[in-house]
Amino acid sequence: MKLSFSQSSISKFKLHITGSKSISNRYLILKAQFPNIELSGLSDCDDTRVLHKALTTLKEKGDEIDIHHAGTAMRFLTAYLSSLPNLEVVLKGSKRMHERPIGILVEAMRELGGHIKYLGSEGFPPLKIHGKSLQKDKISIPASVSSQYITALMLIAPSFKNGLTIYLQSKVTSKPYLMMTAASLKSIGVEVDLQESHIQVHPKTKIEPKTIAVESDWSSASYFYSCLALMDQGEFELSTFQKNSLQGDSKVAEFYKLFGIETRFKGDSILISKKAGVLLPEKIELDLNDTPDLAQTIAVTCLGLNIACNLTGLHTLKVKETDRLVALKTEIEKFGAEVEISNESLQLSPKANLKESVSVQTYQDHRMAMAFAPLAIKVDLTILNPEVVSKSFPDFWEKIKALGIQQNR
Ligand SMILES: O=C(O)C1=C[C@@H](OP(=O)(O)O)[C@@H](O)[C@H](O)C1
Ligand SMILES: C=C(OP(=O)(O)O)C(=O)O
Repeated sequence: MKLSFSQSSISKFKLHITGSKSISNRYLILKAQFPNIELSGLSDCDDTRVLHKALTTLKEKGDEIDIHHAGTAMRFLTAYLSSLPNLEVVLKGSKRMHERPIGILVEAMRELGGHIKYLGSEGFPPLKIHGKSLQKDKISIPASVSSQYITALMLIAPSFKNGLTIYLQSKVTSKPYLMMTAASLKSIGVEVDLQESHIQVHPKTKIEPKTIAVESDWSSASYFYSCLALMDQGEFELSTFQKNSLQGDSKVAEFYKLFGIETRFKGDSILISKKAGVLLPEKIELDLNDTPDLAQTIAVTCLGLNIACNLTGLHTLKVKETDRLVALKTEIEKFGAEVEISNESLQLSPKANLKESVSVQTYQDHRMAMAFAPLAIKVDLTILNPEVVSKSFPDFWEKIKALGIQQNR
């Protein structure tokens, strides 16, 4: 899809963004255990739809569940299904999902008494799961590969007779996602104690009826921060967001101050604004260990603004929808800039005049498409396989069209 930009005469835009996929998927697993949770504002993205479908059409025996590209669905279901006695299912995903590691979680489930078999390569999906009643109350788990393994355990822990204490080995990655899980559990009345070295989740068999309104997705909002950063000036109103967000990616508001963007809250919306002529830094340095999903957005904003960047804390990027470090290097360099990557960092040496009419490969990764799209504000480009955005943000293209980004198939 070819993208170009025609400056719109409207300088103020109002957009609603779909629900957070991370919050949606946590509450779907909780609702499966506590049906008196009512949910509103669930994400309409693929990752939430596949999880919802799996949970609402679950059969006891012979079921085969395909969660496509959804990492959270794969990890959360591995734990949840293992904890349902008498269940026998195959859990599989896309080709890429079968390359994303799950051994740490499978080991933990086995230690807790779960029965899981690998149907392909050792340590990777697809899995054959025989549900069991899980009894232990303690487990140790490496925490530096994916926080989703730990969230998966936390979400089923209330059903354990004595709850579960999870000891965290090695440096914790994506920690705000664990805080989100703890907050989700607490919101329905489960007691959780989250410490540096361990997390204790107390048992719970019944909860009071509860209605949860899912906040919009801050990771999705990041692409509008990037659009505004690449425009001369403007103001966007994005809904629905709250000041004390459960989402770590709300940090985007702080990060984009570096690019001259101010964020204000107005009721349940955020107003993000940029004035003409703001002074920009020559270089930025950020540790994104807590917010890995913002890495692509920030790297491309820097590319468009001719700002050098040194992004660290990126060691999980190589096991996401694609190897995002290699994908970023390959695609950014097509525009004429230089990128150096290590196992956990990316350094961008920018280029003043970007190459025109580049075709950006998206590698089945929604965030590659959405991170590069705002660059159309600076230079015409083509995004290959634009439909990948539906993983987290199905109406992304309609929404950025409203800002003046023209699209030709
Ligand atoms: O728990 C979650 O909802 C998520 C955790 C993060 O993954 P890792 O913990 O694997 O970094 C994040 O990248 C992903 O998009 C969603
Ligand atoms: C990494 C992501 O998702 P998941 O791991 O849930 O597939 C993402 O949305 O950027």
